[in-house]
Amino acid sequence: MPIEIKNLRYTYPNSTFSLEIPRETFPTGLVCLVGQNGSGKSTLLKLLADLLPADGAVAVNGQKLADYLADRRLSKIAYAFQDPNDQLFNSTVAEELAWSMKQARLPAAEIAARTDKILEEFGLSAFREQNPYDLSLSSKKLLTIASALVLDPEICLLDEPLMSLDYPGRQLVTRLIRRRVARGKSVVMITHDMDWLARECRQVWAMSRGRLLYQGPVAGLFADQDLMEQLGLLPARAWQLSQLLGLKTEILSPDEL
Ligand SMILES: Nc1ncnc2c1ncn2[C@@H]1O[C@H](COP(=O)(O)OP(=O)(O)OP(=O)(O)O)[C@@H](O)[C@H]1O
Repeated sequence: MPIEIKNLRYTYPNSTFSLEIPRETFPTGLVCLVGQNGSGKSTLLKLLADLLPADGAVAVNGQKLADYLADRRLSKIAYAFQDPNDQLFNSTVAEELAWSMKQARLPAAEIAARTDKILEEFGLSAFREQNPYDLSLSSKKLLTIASALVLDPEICLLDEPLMSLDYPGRQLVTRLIRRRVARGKSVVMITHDMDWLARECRQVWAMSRGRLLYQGPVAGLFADQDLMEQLGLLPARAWQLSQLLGLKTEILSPDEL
């Protein structure tokens, strides 16, 4: 589902940072946001989720964001915070998952069934009655993502969903993102992991100092050395290796070497 941005501007109170994006459209599917710390990625994601009061407009599927969200908001756009402690607020893991379903007024039996299913899928069943704050950071992180996905929203905004996860956790989240994209849903996510980006993502948006400097294929970004330097990014390791070996084709992942 395309997200259109028009004259989006935001400045934090008492801060010199400002975000400014004149006119852009996020394509449907998976889009990754990359850039150095402090470049404005989380701010943009929060603006897309209507969590900050912006000047300008965000439209989804041709509808103003506020109008689009007015009806059953949580089933349309979901957001998972970078820091789970900013998101989790219920007294048990099961209640945390049920919260958005209750807001969406799902029947109790369906809430119970979906809670069981998603706890199982995320390997969190054993923590069902625990306080989310007592979980490890990786389990908290998985819980924030599970909570964002539980209503199967059209658009999922994920702030560094791979952060703090071990290999199986990363595999799980990667599989879920792939599955959502294959079903025609949109995912906008932030990542610092260039290997993951190169392997999994076709469309990347790169930010610096609150401005968008690149939107397009990952190979196009990696190939622009001046821009990569300006953005403070290193290409994926497979790409670097292929450059060292003098290979002519664009290599994005180890499988292609
Ligand atoms: N609540 C706030 N009040 C004031 N300034 C803020 C606030 N939140 C973020 N900033 C500032 O806005 C700028 C952009 O921050 P943002 O978190 O969007 O960057 P980011 O690209 O997501 O960084 P990271 O990769 O470290 O998560 C930074 O300079 C940050 O210090």
